[in-house]
Amino acid sequence: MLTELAARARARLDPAHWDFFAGGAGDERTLRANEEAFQRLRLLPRVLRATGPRDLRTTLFGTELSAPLLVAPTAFHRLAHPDGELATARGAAAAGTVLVVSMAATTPVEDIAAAGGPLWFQLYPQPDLEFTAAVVRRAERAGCRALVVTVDSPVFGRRERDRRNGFTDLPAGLVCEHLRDGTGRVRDIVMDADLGWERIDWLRGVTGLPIVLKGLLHPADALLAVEHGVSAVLVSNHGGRQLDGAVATVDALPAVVKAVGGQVPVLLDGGIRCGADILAALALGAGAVLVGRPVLWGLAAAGADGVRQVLDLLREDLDRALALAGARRPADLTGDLVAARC
Ligand SMILES: Cc1cc2nc3c(=O)[nH]c(=O)nc-3n(C[C@H](O)[C@H](O)[C@H](O)COP(=O)(O)O)c2cc1C
Ligand SMILES: O=C(O)C(=O)c1ccccc1
Repeated sequence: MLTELAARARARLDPAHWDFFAGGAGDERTLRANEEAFQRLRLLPRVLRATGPRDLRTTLFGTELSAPLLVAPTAFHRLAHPDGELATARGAAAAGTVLVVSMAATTPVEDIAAAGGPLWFQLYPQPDLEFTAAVVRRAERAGCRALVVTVDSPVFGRRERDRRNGFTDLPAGLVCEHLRDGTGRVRDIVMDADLGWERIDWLRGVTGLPIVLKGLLHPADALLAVEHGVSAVLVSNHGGRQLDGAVATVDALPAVVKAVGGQVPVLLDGGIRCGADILAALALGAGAVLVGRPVLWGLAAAGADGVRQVLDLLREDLDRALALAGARRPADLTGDLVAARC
């Protein structure tokens, strides 16, 4: 189903834009590894115990989601569909889940909020602290319920497909709306190599929103994140778009879960393509997962409706996988249900 939607998206998109969305860094080893790591997992289901109704609902920072599944922040939705992030937000709201709005969105967060669904905001902290604080306040005022701070991007990953296609800029008429400053000028987005832990401490002083640290893989960093007072960590390699050669996220998950020791939720993204992938991530200790590209394929293929279809499909597939594995709720899933790697 998702592969069919991806094919429809590919047929509709400008090939350079398809490459931008689909591609990864370097030789795309990590991009492939994320999906392959899930495909190597084998499950060990339980039987005759999960009687009664199933319930996928999951609460994060006081927001109830229809399933432990959120929409990952991705840039430039108006390249995928004319309705852009507005369509994504409508689809996510219809599916009962959170959209994480990208700092590189092509629609202002205030307009996205008008779709009515719950939003979180993803921040690339900029070296200009005053500007960064203003963006955070803007997200707060628009009603975003958490701040997702991306920390895996001190520099842009090297994206060979974009180089080959000469894809460097948005077409005329589209801009990163959250990079506008007071004068209406649109700044260039900066990947800040001077971003350090002290900036996380600073951000905690700037906002009362829960902070989710996005893009860590090493258990030592997860522990530091907890020590610096973050509200959740998001195990991510940016969908294979930053350090090519980085470990697949589901392979990094168990050590992070162990290091965090239940102090804050551990979220994961990268390579989630079906219900069994979600089930495996939850069984290995994730509190919820995020999906990036599948949502973009839904958006490109059929706008808000396509986004909703993708999210509904994944939720229904998780529901079926839960039943087949002998679980009623995400909380029933335990590590022993993941049997082996092959
Ligand atoms: C086209 C594209 C754009 C992305 N833009 C952002 C972004 O603006 N900010 C960010 O933190 N992550 C960004 N990401 C990374 C995603 O949030 C997420 O980590 C990744 O897509 C998950 O992998 P998946 O696509 O296999 O689900 C982007 C990913 C893609 C594919
Ligand atoms: O984060 C990304 O992967 C990404 O593609 C991007 C592109 C432009 C601006 C910011 C992020």
